Amino acid sequence: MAGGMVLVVNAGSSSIKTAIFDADLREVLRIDAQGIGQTGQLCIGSGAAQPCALPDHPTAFQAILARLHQQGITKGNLAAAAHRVVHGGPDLATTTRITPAVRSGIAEALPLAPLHNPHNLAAIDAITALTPDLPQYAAFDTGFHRTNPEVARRYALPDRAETSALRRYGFHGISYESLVQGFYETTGTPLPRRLLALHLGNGASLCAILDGQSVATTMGFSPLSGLTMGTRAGEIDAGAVLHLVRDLGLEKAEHLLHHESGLRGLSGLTADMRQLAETDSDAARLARDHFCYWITRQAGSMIAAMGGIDGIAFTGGIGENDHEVREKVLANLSWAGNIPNWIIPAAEEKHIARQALALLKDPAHP
Ligand SMILES: Nc1ncnc2c1ncn2[C@@H]1O[C@H](COP(=O)(O)OP(=O)(O)O)[C@@H](O)[C@H]1O
Ligand SMILES: CC(=O)OP(=O)(O)O
Ligand SMILES: [Mg+2]
Repeated sequence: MAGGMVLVVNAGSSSIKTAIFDADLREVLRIDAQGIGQTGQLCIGSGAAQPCALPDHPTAFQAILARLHQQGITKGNLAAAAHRVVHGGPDLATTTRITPAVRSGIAEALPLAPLHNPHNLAAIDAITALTPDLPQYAAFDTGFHRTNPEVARRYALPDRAETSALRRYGFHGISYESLVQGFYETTGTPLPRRLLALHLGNGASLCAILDGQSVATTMGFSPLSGLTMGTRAGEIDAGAVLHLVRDLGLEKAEHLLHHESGLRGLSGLTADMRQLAETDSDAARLARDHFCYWITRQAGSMIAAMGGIDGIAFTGGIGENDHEVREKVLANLSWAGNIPNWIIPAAEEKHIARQALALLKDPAHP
């Protein structure tokens, strides 16, 4: 293996996707851990998924590090590591070198994204322990949504110290930004002026993209809100949350909303959409119907925020692979006319590598 390469780590709620890029942004190796805590699979390069016991993210990351080593990736090959970080709190939104202050900011945002930030931070710390001098960069899922207007970003709360961080940040921004930038290359079509983008994975959201900029998105203060997700409830009345906290206490309420709800809660079976598609039961059907129904309802809100719609782009594990979900959503949105639609493979890792390489070469960046 040559030197000067970038290791990108994208820890999602059910997956850790890692890729190595050379200095010309060519992907030279990919190792993905999928179905963490569920079906557990490791994929190396374009090889078939191999079943692998992956009960949690730390086990999955150690398995990936061991495979990277076997494939000849050592600290001597690497010029940098770069991470997808889901929540940077109120202050961190642009891609940056991870300094002790940036690490603290990511740590402070841990409770805001409990399915993500702990794994993002653990990967940063594991790489620091292995190779303390390697420059590491963080790209944030929130950055792309900073163009949302104030009326979209503000909750209707009083302007006080205790509410100042309570904003609709929005997430999956790295995925949406790379979708916009790579749209023409992927589809051969110019970017539609009013594009509804659907990132449907274990976490799921919609984004209203007007002239290439995010103007509205379904996730808010944390990645818990918006659509029905693998294990997350999505949109829920704050009154119901308060009721749960009063009834169960904070910890159990938090666990219920983040880990036991969504497709898992509705089906009583699994958070894995592929498994649900193969299951013949009323509860599995309800879970899939709920997922599609709420995409449709919230898509109406996104379309209104753009003043209409010229195109639809599907991405993420479900968006790319589940044709029944895509067909149902498109049928439900047929009231808006015959809208062109595309499947665009999520390319978060390449986008992060591009930004990290640019900063690495920038003498003005620390
Ligand atoms: N062929 C498929 N059919 C239906 N669902 C699929 C398929 N392949 C992957 N998925 C679903 O995609 C989801 C994972 O999406 P992904 O974007 O990889 O997750 P994450 O949000 O953790 O990054 C799971 O629900 C998985 O079952
Ligand atoms: C923000 C989020 O929900 O990410 P993921 O889909 O990777 O879980
Ligand atoms: Mg993801």
